Amino acid sequence: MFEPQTFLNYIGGEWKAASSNMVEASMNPANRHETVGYIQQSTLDDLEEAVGAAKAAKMGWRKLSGPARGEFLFKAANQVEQRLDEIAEMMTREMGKTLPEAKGETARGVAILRYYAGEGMRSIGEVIPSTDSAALMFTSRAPLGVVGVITPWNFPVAIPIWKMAPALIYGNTVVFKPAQETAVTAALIMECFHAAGLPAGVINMVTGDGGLIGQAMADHPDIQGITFTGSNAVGKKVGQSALARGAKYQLEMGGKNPVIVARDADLDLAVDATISGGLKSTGQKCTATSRVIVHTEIYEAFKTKLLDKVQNIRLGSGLETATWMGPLASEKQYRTVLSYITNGVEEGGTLLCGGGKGQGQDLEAGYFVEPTVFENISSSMTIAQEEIFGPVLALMKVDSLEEAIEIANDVKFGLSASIFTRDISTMLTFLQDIDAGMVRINAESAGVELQAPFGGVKQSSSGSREQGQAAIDFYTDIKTVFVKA
Ligand SMILES: NC(=O)C1=CN([C@@H]2O[C@H](COP(=O)(O)OP(=O)(O)OC[C@H]3O[C@@H](n4cnc5c(N)ncnc54)[C@H](OP(=O)(O)O)[C@@H]3O)[C@@H](O)[C@H]2O)C=CC1
Ligand SMILES: O=C(O)CCC(=O)C(=O)O
Repeated sequence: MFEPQTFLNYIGGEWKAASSNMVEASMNPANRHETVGYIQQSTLDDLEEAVGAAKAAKMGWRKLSGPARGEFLFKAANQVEQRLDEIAEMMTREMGKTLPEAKGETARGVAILRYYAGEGMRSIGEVIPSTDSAALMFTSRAPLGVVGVITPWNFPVAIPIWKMAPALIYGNTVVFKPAQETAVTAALIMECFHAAGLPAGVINMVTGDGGLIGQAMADHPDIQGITFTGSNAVGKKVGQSALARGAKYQLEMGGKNPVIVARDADLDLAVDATISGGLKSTGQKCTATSRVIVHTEIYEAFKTKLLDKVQNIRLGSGLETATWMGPLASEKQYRTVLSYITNGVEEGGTLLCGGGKGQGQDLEAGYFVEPTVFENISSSMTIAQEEIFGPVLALMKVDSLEEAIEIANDVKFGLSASIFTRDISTMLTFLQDIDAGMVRINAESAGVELQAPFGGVKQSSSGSREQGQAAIDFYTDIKTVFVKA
């Protein structure tokens, strides 16, 4: 029998109840009657305390050497690795993705921590020849100070870690506000940082309402940088608030990612990648495939193969081994996705499969939506334009590569895009003409590698990149140094 526990805020190296004395239940989206844990409903006083602790710890942390900071991250990685099964199971219970996906994500968290631990030993600047031959000119990097980390629920381990690990290694202290939907999983990650022995105040977590705590972080004069992943509506507000007070900000937001299936594509490969990219994590990835743009000549063959597989997808609790696709993460997400499906039908799309609530007794208590495929979708329709964040694929038929790219680019987003083709000139045209930060050839639109830059163009991102060595650009400022004896 699963016993829900109460999780506290983490401030100044201590576990603390919110000053409101109020907690919120975090629910299992596969069974809305099951409480996963209780998390704090923090107030602005709690945030103030956390920012104060991060500010007080700033100078001591910054003065440690990079390798010394790296040691703490290696220890945190070991902690997460030791508790991998427990953390992954909690993630599945709290957010709904299947256990293998949750384990993969937690393992990714371990690898990200180790990658950035190693960054503590790598170069942070370059020597530049001065016009004065007696001088030494070089660049160095300085941390921003206190960094605010605001994260969503869809990757409750990987996203917080890929923001906090580079923030820490480059010498910043952190105030972290996870999404309420997955704050229990976030608390387990904080336990790992605590066990790694980071100095008090270097990392802090405050859970609570995004409109209150998240917004106050964006507005806070003692937070020098804000990194955010989530919706465009909130991201814009966070960016505007940070800009208004001269703080640095980094926003990773939505996607409306296309896969183009060219007439010479390996159809089996393209079908598997469309399903994996579009429906894994129940379509709740910013990199998820949403529009499937298929050449007329192979359209029917592709459609038949796709439907054959999608119709056999097994829904259920992510904790069960037979399950391929879990529930949506929350009631809000469930209602949003069902309303997009209704809208797709109303605007003239044809439902090829799915479109409804998950059927069956074991699905009744959860936020299950059937894997859904539409056809007869034109680019102006709402479901071809807006991020659905659910298990919905829209098939679109085209007569040429040029038309496919035009449709692919005809959205406000530009995160990830993929093409299936064997032809090198088709690949090159796609590479050059597609508006996307992540361009993938013969590979699904989702999936990122932690050592490579990640981010989008247009309204998918604020322009900066996360992960890999690109992270240093956000988490530090360049200092250009000129020395003359
Ligand atoms: N790019 C991506 O990876 C993601 C995209 N999305 C998109 O956003 C849609 C809605 O999801 P939702 O969870 O509501 O996303 P939000 O953008 O509301 O949430 C993301 C994070 O921001 C916090 N937040 C909410 N309001 C504010 C605010 N005013 N200032 C600062 N922080 C705030 C949230 O807190 P809390 O929720 O705890 O109150 C959460 O921690 C999805 O359907 C999807 O389209 C969502 C998640 C991830
Ligand atoms: O595709 C991935 O693995 C990462 C996706 C992501 O960053 C997101 O959905 O927020």
